[in-house]
Amino acid sequence: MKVVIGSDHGGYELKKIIIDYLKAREIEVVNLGTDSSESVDYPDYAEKLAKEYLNGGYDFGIGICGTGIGISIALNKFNGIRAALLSDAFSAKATKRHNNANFICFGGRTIGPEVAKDIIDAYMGASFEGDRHQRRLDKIEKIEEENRR
Ligand SMILES: O=C(CO)[C@H](O)[C@H](O)COP(=O)(O)O
Repeated sequence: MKVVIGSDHGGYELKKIIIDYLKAREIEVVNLGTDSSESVDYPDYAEKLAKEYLNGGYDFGIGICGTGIGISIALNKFNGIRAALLSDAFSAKATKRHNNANFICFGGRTIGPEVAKDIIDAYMGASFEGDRHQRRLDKIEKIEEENRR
């Protein structure tokens, strides 16, 4: 399994913990920064993450900022990215089963590391259910295609 991860300064501390957690589970992790608590702009990291993920070879991505809101908004601007901002395990399972989310996002200032680990486990343990959910994802793709600028 291979995961791409990135954050702004607000997500940096949580990101370090998540990277260690994933590596301990023998998951390959590619970290696109930021690598300090110095102030940076989350859209820059969302852009790096989305482009790297869309190049292929990753199972999913993780984006983190202070609240997780900005980085998820920015990730969702990219066609083909379905980023879910998560704060509970139920939603983590549901977003894999129903939305086939390919990015999960966290707020480094809003959730603790143990909750984030539970969320990652729940997401990774779930599978996309297809069927009516695929029909809905196809409609999202149609919206993307019809609104390309
Ligand atoms: O959560 C975020 C975006 O949704 C950012 O991490 C947050 O806005 C950064 O704030 P500051 O520059 O004051 O540290």
